[in-house]
Amino acid sequence: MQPHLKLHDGTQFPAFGLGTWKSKPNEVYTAVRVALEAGYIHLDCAAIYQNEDEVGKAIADAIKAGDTSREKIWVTSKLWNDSHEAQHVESALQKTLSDLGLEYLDLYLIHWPVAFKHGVTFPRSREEFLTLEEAPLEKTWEAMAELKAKGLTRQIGVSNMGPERIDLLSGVGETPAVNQVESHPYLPQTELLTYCQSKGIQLTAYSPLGSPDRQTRKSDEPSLLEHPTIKEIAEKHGVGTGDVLIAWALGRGTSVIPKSVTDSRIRSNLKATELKLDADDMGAISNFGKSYRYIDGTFFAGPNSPYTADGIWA
Ligand SMILES: NC(=O)C1=CN([C@@H]2O[C@H](COP(=O)(O)OP(=O)(O)OC[C@H]3O[C@@H](n4cnc5c(N)ncnc54)[C@H](OP(=O)(O)O)[C@@H]3O)[C@@H](O)[C@H]2O)C=CC1
Ligand SMILES: CC(C)=CCC/C(C)=C/CC/C(C)=C/C=O
Repeated sequence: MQPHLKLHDGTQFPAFGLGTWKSKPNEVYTAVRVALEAGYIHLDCAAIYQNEDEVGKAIADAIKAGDTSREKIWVTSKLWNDSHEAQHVESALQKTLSDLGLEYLDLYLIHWPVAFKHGVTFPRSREEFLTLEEAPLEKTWEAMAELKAKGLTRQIGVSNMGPERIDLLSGVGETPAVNQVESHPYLPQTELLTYCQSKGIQLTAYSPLGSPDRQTRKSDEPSLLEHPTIKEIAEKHGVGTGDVLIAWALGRGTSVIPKSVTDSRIRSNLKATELKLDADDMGAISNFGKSYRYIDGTFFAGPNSPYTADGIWA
């Protein structure tokens, strides 16, 4: 039995899933087939990953092959920033459902607290953004609640949000089921985790391995997979460093969604859900004494944007 976390309405949420950002259209099909055949029950998707049609084909073929069923799997997707205005929210979800070949999602998240004009994939000028005054997150949240009421998604949640924004949304509607944020030993998000747990919100850790395949990777950024403490603990347990990072995330009560398109890693990452770290391991990993955010939000900030990188995580 894979680890699960309880959502605020009692629903069991599979705590381990497959990330699909950067999984190329010609490789994500096989990755999802391998994952579902190996026993994955949770897929993390998003419209902006531009591969949901291929993920959907893999889900359909896996069901046809008898590897899984719709009821057994948990599929998350995310509303992109150009569809925050209430009139665009349902059509964005319908496109995702059509691409994924599904009748409903298990979880739909507001991807970022940043808004673009409708049809803008990535803004090139100030005019292509909308401010949060022009596209209030509360209105988007109300539209998300309507999707749930219509049965198009079983749960709704947020991503890349701090307590201030979560409180704002909870004040106009239901509390988000999940907040998906970057989290790993360099960015443990301890305060945010405590806050989320106090509200019954589950925290999903994205980029748990340090997202080393990003195009925007900096040459001097620290490596989690090569960190000496992680290596030492991996050697002690006779596993890989990725396994230790996955077990650490699960051990502190978050869900975790490592991405891989490599057959052996897809399988070993799933096996890592069985690895139990002891208190010394957990303590050593939680005391890195260094902070680093890989997904720093600068792609939405700067002189041509109404947003600042620091303001995103309020
Ligand atoms: N809500 C949001 O804004 C965001 C959500 N996400 C979600 O989180 C997921 C995971 O984060 P992501 O940024 O992709 O990065 P990860 O931290 O999951 O790292 C992925 C990289 O690690 C490699 N890898 C996978 N497993 C292992 C292993 N066991 N040992 C060594 N290397 C390994 C992969 O290689 P290979 O594929 O070649 O095997 C890939 O290069 C995303 O795919 C996406 O679904 C991510 C960022 C933002
Ligand atoms: C414009 C395209 C095709 C991709 C952009 C991907 C990107 C840099 C998104 C920024 C937000 C992000 C890191 C999302 C991850 O979930």
